[in-house]
Amino acid sequence: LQRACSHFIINSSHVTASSYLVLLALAAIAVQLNLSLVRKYLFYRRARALGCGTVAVYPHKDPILGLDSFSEGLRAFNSHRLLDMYAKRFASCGTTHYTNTLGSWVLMTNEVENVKTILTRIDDWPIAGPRQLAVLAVLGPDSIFTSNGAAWHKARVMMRPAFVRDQVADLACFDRHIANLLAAIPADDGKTFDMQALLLDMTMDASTDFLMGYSTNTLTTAPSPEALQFVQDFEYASRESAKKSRLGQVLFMLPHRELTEAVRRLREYVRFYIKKTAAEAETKEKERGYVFLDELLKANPPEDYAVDQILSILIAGRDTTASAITAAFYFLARHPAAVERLRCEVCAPDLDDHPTWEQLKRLKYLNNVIKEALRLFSPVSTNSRAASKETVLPRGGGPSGKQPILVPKGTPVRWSVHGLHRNKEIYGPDADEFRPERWESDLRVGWEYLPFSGGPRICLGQQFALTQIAYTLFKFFRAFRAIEARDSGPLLAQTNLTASFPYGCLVSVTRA
Ligand code: HEM
Repeated sequence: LQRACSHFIINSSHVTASSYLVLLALAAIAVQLNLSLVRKYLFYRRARALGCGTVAVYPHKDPILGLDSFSEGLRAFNSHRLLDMYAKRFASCGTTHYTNTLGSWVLMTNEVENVKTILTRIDDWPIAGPRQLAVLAVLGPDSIFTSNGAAWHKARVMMRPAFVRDQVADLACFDRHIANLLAAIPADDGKTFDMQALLLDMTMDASTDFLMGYSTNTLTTAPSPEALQFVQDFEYASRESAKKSRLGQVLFMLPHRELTEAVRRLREYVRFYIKKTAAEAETKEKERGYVFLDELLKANPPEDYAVDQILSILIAGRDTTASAITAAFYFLARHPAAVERLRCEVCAPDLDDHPTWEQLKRLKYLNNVIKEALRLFSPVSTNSRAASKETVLPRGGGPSGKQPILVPKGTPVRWSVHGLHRNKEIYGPDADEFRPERWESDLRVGWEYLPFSGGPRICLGQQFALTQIAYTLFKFFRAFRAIEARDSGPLLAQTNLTASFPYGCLVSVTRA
């Protein structure tokens, strides 16, 4: 470039104003290139001084924009095999490597130590990028799900009381909705139906009931048109904002009229119940002891803030819980011996149809089935953060990948929970198999098992979800003695905000 500039100067007999501008631009590029080389050199020196190694890079055919990797990713996403693609890349490129995604470098890692560091040092690794964009349009910047630092802390403190043991141990909240689920299952034994669709209805009904004290009641014969519109808008907004977030920061800003309209209606629906709850605070006869909104309103938050947090919990808890229960049914429908063991446990003579929370917790096989389903099909199957400053991760450097690495400020990092959960070094050679019995052995896992994540931002609704899953399975297997898979083919995952079964979970059942 410098040689070209001198050639230009020496050989130009008629240098015009526009030629000067070209010259200036070339000089600016040269300075920029030099600066970036200097910055790179200084970065490598700092990395060496800290004992950090270099990180593997995906072998791009297009290292400028990474279009090769992007189109492979898009194909994998559309065929619901994105998680398998990540697994193959971790195997071939290394458990920590960089890939270029539309011009920006993303650090991919599947190293337990790295994930632990990221999840525990939350100020160095805030939520940013696609993970944040995916819900920003619906929730705004102050929600527990999109915020960091003080705003996140405030939201977390405000919501924590809703999930203390007394609240999640109140099975009454789930009773009615599980009964509606069982009633919605086709009366004829052997008839094929989609279990996932019913479970999505049930978790929406239970979540809205728990959060606002007014259920959408979609599993009943007469849900209101407003409730049905709310569910439709919720699903549309989740899908469209996840789609938008994949386009990156700039394209994310493009207007999307239908999405804006759906979000407006969603927020209006929640606002209606906030107003109703506030107006009825003194007079309403309570159906249940605890409603999240009653407690939230005691802190007197601005209305929009309350809407943000209600929708956050709905986004966090509805599809995830539905996917987790669907996964349990998916695997049980393929493992009749596990169903038999489970039925023996839930039909034990000392239990009736109304167990206590403590009794549910003591059902070992039931809880192992849930653990195993969450291992093999984690509703939050990948996760991401971005470095708020230049920082070190403990693994991924050097030829062995065991040295620490220095990560530049702003670098997005993504890890695959799905990959961690299928690590053969931890779970054994049958890591891909559904075998609840593995949890009866001396298998001890910490950061290698993260369906609910870990660290200060660990899932707030973990116990709420586990209770709902356990209670649903308990009630189902007391009422039905068999469940059979009515679809075949490999296990696929639709990977939006939450992983789900792209073609539903087709089963038939036999009453007890
Ligand atoms: C099986 C069901 C569920 C799974 C697998 C699950 C998983 C997760 C995961 C992995 C995170 C961390 C997200 C991140 O770090 O980016 C999370 C966060 C969260 N979850 Fe869950 N979740 C489930 C159900 C629920 C339920 C039922 C609720 C509430 C009713 C809930 C409320 C939350 C909240 C509020 C957060 C944000 C916590 C924070 O950032 O401080 N989750 N969940």
